[in-house]
This record gives sequence, structure tokens and C-alpha cells, in this order.
Amino acid sequence: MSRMAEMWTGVGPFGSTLASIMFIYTVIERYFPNRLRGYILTYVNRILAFTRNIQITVHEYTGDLQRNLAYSAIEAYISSKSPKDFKRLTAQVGRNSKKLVLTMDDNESMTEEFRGAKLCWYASKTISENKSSYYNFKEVKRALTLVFHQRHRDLVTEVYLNHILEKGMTILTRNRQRKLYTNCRYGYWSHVVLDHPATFDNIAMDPLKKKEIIDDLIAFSKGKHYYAKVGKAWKRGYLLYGPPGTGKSTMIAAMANFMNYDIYDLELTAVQGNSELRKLLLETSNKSVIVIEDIDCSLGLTRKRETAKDVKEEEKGKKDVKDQITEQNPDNKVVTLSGLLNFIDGLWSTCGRERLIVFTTNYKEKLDPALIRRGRMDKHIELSYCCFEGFKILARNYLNLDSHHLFEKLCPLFNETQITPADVAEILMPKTNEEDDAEICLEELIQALEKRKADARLKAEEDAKEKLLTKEGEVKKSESSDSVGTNFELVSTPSKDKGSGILDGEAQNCGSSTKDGTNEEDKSNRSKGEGSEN
Ligand SMILES: Nc1ncnc2c1ncn2[C@@H]1O[C@H](COP(=O)(O)OP(=O)(O)OP(=O)(O)O)[C@@H](O)[C@H]1O
Ligand SMILES: [Mg+2]
Repeated sequence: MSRMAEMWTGVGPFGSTLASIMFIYTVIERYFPNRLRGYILTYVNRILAFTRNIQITVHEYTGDLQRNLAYSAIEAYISSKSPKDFKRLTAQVGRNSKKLVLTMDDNESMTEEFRGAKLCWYASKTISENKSSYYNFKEVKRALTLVFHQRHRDLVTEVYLNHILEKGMTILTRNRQRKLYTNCRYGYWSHVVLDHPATFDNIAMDPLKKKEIIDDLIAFSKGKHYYAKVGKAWKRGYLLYGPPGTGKSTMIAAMANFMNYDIYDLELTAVQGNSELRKLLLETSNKSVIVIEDIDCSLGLTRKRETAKDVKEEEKGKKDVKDQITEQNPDNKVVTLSGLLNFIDGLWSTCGRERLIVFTTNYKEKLDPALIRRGRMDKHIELSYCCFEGFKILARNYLNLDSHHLFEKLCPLFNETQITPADVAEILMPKTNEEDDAEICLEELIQALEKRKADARLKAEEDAKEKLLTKEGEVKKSESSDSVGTNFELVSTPSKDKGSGILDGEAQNCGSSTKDGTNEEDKSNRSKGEGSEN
């Protein structure tokens, strides 16, 4: 009974009717046996009806044993309130396993004011014996009940509940454990926890370009109403292109972390046809990035329409690929270009969900323009070789360095040669635990850059030589063909009149007009050949 006294004291300072009601509920839940509880609660509810209070109950589980999303959202909202408002709390490790989350314990209540209305939330727990089951187990049912005066009915049902639901959902999204999904054969997604450390802070690239991407993502995330207004599906396509090791995959992880999205890594070659692709995409969740890496290596999607005429035949082109694939696979078990285009533009993408679609490639020019035109891939982002600004970010990440006397030497080298951020990152990985590790890494980087510079110069010289040789060869060829052409002209003009006798004359002419010292054998061969034609 001392607990009960303690509880009365706890309620005392509230002094409000709502808190008292909550208290009554708590006492009933805690101190009355199961069998009596039901009867008592019925009477209490009848009495409470006279107090002009209304209650709304949100159960933890819905009829089909699904966890009630509204319950989770309200629970998250209540947990976000200051823990000092509660006398008893429960602590559990959050879904992202990073910190303890404190929340209101069972049979605890919380009061708050919303636009002048006093509202009280109460967390109830009932335990009943489930005798219907073969195994006789105890069933625990939890619910959150909101009690408020009936004069606030409209405010609560039309504004307050939506308000807390939205806030709760935002908290849930922020705290949720994000996942990396990959499609396996047989058309299912399997997942692992997504815990990639890439962020826009540690990605090495031109700061202006980076800011542009961040701004674009922010505009997208706030664009729900805008997209609805202009009649566009709430999705955005990004094409990331550039040489291997320039950070395309890292960028995807940074984007997902920034937006707090899941990643769906779609392996197109494992998808058995367009209908399976559609099924997989319908299963993706809201707030997700759908990724197709190395799209140029996927299926027959690299058919490039090279001429303007081909562009006109876009539709035809799509059909060609389809036909071609259908021929190879009578069961049509392969994703086609038109299937993929439908996936990007089709109906599934208009179900009001917030999605990014990202393609990566090392060879942008290989892709079919239909696939990457604006509207499908809205933003084309080139990830390129490491610049000095990018290097500074890597030096901060890997060596904890903001400046160093060797930076001065490194700066011009980045302008003079090409190195991928992946290679720079590898060189900057600390090799020893010594204090001068940074110096060792930077020296190694200077050597690597200088070597690349020398190699590039050598290669450029060799290329130039080769070019010169090819050019010389072409000149010689054209000169010799020029002389052949002249001979034909000489032959062809009078041929009709002079008949076969011209051949001799032509052979002589060829000999005399040869500027490059064509030897006698050549001359006689030519005469022979031409002679045989006639
Ligand atoms: N721009 C960058 N900023 C920071 N680290 C980078 C960057 N680019 C590459 N790296 C580092 O190099 C590794 C390889 O990069 P990543 O896999 O993102 O390259 P990629 O462009 O996707 O290459 P590929 O075309 O071969 O798929 C990453 O794990 C990361 O550590
Ligand atoms: Mg990659």
C-alpha cells in the first residue's frame, strides 16, 4: 500500500482531473486481478462519461497482428518529450544501436498542453491468459490512451493527432535502422544493416560541385507539395559517371546517409524479366535510393543511337532490343530497355513515394541517350580525378591534417597529373604508428604523383611519335594513291575512243608520273593488273 500512497502523492501536484483519471486507471490495472479488472473498468468508463472527458485508445497491435504504426509513432513522440516529465521510464537500446532510448513505462502518464487544451496520455498494459491456444500463455496487450475534455474534440481529432503523428513519423524515420537491400535470384530482396561511414564531409570532390548536389537533395526532400503541384512523381534520377575509383559508390552511400534513406542495390542481370523487375520495385519502401551500378554492363542497354536519324527511331530502337532479347529468350526472362524505361517513368513511380534513382557508369557515352535523358536522369554528375581541394579532405580524414609544409609541393602536382581519390586514399592510409607517419605518406604521394607525371609525359611523347608516323604513312599512302588516281583519269577519259591501246600509254604515263620513285616491278604489276581487268 505504500506504493499506492506514493502514487497518490505523485498525482497530487498535477491536481487535474485528467491526471486523476489516469491514476484511477493505473490503480485498476495494477492492483485488481484480471477477472475483476474488466468489470471495474466498464463501470469506471461509465462514470467517466459524466466527467465530459473523451478518450481515444491506440492499441499496439492491430487485428491482423501487425504492429500499429500509429502506436509506434505516438510512442516515439512521447519518448521525445523530456524524460524528466516521467516518474518511471524504461530504457532500451535504440534501433540504430547507438544509444539508450528512454521512454514512458507502462501505467505511466504524461500531460501536455496543445493550443490551450490540456491533454493526457496514459500507457496501459493488460495481461490476460490465452486459453484458446494449445500452449497456455499470457497475452500482454499495450495501448496508449489519450484523454481530453470534449470541448477540445475538434482540435484533437483534426489537428493534434495529425501533428503528433507527423512528428512521431519523423522521429521514427530518423531513428530507424537503415538497410541495404540486394535482389537475389527468384525475385526477392535480402538485406543487411546499412552502416556506411561515407558522408558529404568526407567525400573528396570539388566543394562547389558538392554543395550543388547537397542543395539539390535538400530541394528534393522538401519538394513533396511542389512535385504534386507540377504533376510530377516525387522522384529524382542521378547519373554518376567517371573512371573507376573516383567515388561513385561512395557518393551513393553519402547520399543515402544524408537523406536517411535505405538503399536498394538492383542487380539487373539477376532479374528474370520485366514483370519481376516491376514486382521488385513495388516492394521497395518509401524514402529509398534505388541503385543500378555499372549500367553500361547491364543487358542490351548500351545500344547507342549514333545519328540523328537513330534518335528519331527511339521507339524502333527499343523494339529492336526487345525483339532481339525475345529471340534469345523465348520466355522473355530478361529485362529490356523498354522495361527499364517503364520502371523509371511508369505508374509504379507515381505512388507518392520519395525515391532517388541512381545509375553509375564508367562510360557515359556508351549509354543509350533515351535512358539518361533529362527527366529520367535529372542530374548528371561527373566524378573525376582528385583535385587539390579533394586531397585536402582526404588528408583531413586519413591523417588528421589541415595543413602541412608538403602541401605546397603537392598543390601543383594535382593540376599536372591524374590520380583517382581511391589511389590517394590508399597512399594516405597510415603505415606505421610513428609520429612522422603523415610525412611518410605525403612523401609517398609526391613520389607517386611525380612518377605518374613522368609516365604521362613519356606516354604523350610516344603517342606524338606514333601519331607522326601514322601521319607520315598516310601522306605516303595518299601520295601514291593520288598518282594512281591521276593515271586512272588519264586512262578513263580517252578509253572509249582509243580502246585497249590506251593501256600501254597509261602504263607509260604511270611510270613517268610516279613521284615517289616507284620501282619498275610496281609499275609492271600495275600494268598487269589493269591489263587483266580488260
Ligand atoms: N571522392 C572520394 N572521396 C573519398 N574517398 C573516395 C573517393 N573516391 C574513392 N574513394 C575511396 O576509394 C574507394 C573506392 O571508391 P568507390 O568504390 O566509391 O569508387 P567507384 O567510382 O565506385 O569505382 P568503380 O567505378 O570501380 O565502381 C572507396 O572505398 C573510398 O575509400
Ligand atoms: Mg562503384
